[in-house]
Amino acid sequence: MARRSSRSSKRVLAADPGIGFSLQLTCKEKTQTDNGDIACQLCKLGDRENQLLLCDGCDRGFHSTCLRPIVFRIPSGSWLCPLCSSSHRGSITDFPLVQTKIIDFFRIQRPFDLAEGARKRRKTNSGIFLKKKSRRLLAFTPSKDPSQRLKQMASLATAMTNSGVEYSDVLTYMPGLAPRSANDASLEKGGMQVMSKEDKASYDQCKEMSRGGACPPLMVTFDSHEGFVVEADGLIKDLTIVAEYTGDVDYMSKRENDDGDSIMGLLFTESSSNDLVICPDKRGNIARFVSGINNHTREGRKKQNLKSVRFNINGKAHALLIAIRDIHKGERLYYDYNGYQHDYPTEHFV
Ligand SMILES: C[S@@+](CC[C@H](N)C(=O)[O-])C[C@H]1O[C@@H](n2cnc3c(N)ncnc32)[C@H](O)[C@@H]1O
Repeated sequence: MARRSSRSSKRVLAADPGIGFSLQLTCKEKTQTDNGDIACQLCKLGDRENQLLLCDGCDRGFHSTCLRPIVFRIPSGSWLCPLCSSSHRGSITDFPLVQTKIIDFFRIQRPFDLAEGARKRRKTNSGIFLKKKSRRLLAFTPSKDPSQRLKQMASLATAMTNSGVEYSDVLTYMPGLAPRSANDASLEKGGMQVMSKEDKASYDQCKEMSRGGACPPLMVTFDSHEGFVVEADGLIKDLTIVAEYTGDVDYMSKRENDDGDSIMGLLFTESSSNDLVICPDKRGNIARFVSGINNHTREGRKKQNLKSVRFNINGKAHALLIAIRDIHKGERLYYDYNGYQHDYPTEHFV
């Protein structure tokens, strides 16, 4: 169990302390206050004791909110500060921009033919004009330039390999975790919205494109405050399905003390022992890198351009990230991590 300063008592929530740390930490001396208490190595202050994490390697102190990315939950194992952890010594390793390696990483079987997809889309979308007001969901539109798509996929592969996450664009049911049968959307308290036939066609189209390597127009970059972040690399129209939130499905009750800062609610039932979550720490896709808004401030709330929405698709619960307005090239993607519950601490989010 990672330790906090013995003067602290409150639990801090969430995060991966080590990924791609980018602060310049050169002072190796342990920082202390005038009365000998351990102070934060970064801001040099000994205040906010409940946030002061102690490194298991060197015993130095760090405020969880001074670290970049911010650490929201005390890791359950030992915790090493950026000076002691290997992620500080080696910076982020770029995934090679090599087609064959990218095809292997994303397990692309039959490359999706964009021209063919567009022809198909025109046919299946023949009713879109009439249904314009029904607010149906749109499949994402991949960038036309194959070399740009390759760069987008390499950027995601960089984030995934540096975070130790294997690519998966579907919900995974692993032995020892919740079985597939536990994901029964009809158990949702109050009922879960059933995806319409038209929206399902858009959803299926997204899945087919992803299987063929025609990814959404997104680029993953590293930000010193937020860690890996996702940015639009082309126009994303309002109501576009940007990504499905994927990862291992597990019972929420088994994950209450999990260190993961990316756990997403999937099913909320009458009996909390049947509630499910998606855990993208081992397997997942681009959705797990999308930033959250600070929902304590007006400025933070204004950043939201996606919404996470759960649907009953063929009897199973799924969580999708959907554009809630047009998103322009270069804009960072944000949604409210507290969409369903209100226990994700975002007051320190930028
Ligand atoms: C779901 S993960 C997002 C991916 C994460 N940035 C990464 O590198 O793995 C949530 C974590 O990202 C960081 N994060 C997300 N949104 C943020 C924001 N608006 N400000 C600061 N940190 C943020 C926090 O460290 C948070 O615990």
